[in-house]
Amino acid sequence: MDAKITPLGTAKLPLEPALRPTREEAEAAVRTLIAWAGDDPRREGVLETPARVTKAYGELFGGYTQDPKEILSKTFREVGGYDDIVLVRDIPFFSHCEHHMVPFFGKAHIAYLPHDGVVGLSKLARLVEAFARRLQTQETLTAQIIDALNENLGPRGAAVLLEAEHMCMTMRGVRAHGVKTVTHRFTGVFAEDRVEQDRFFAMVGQR
Ligand SMILES: Nc1nc2c(ncn2[C@@H]2O[C@H](COP(=O)(O)OP(=O)(O)OP(=O)(O)O)[C@@H](O)[C@H]2O)c(=O)[nH]1
Ligand SMILES: [Zn+2]
Repeated sequence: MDAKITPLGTAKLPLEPALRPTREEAEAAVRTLIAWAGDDPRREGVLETPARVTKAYGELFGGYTQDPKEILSKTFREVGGYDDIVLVRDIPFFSHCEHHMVPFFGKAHIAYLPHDGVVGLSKLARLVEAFARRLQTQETLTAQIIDALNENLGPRGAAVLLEAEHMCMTMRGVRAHGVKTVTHRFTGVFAEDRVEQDRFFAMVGQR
């Protein structure tokens, strides 16, 4: 597989079907990793594990096939003239760091100032899922969420704050237990106006 994938570099995602391994190849790779870990892939307890892992990957990395544009396509204008901050906070997310393929997870807080209609609240959680269920860095995830909001809703301003625990830092490596990483990005009015930023932080409950 490596020979097929490596030259691509910055391939457009999701990877085109012709370049993806077959399920059998993916299962063989899991057997290799089981043996690499020191266990015996022929052992009864792990015999079905390669099939389970490839199936689980479909779910854990299902974000590659989700289209942010489609998620944010439906907006509502009848909101009684409401044009102040819409904040959806404490959206739980689970992702995998692209360096170690180990989970990082936490909460996302998303706010925007509507310009021409609002989006269904659940769609903001779906947007987070679409990008979280990929190989990620927390910074990229933060940037992708706010870029999608701006591209598809054209709000007067947007704010995204993510707080997460990275298992690659707690379970292994530096083993810094309890460490949280916080990333945020502001655009539009939130980037220009400290008062709006402070309102966002206050509503999110960040000190
Ligand atoms: N900026 C950023 N770094 C991340 C993220 N997830 C994991 N990392 C870091 O990616 C880095 C990879 O560092 P390397 O030195 O290449 O790999 P490593 O030897 O496994 O690093 P250690 O984790 O320090 O053992 C580590 O410092 C991780 O903490 C993330 O979302 N954003
Ligand atoms: Zn990592």
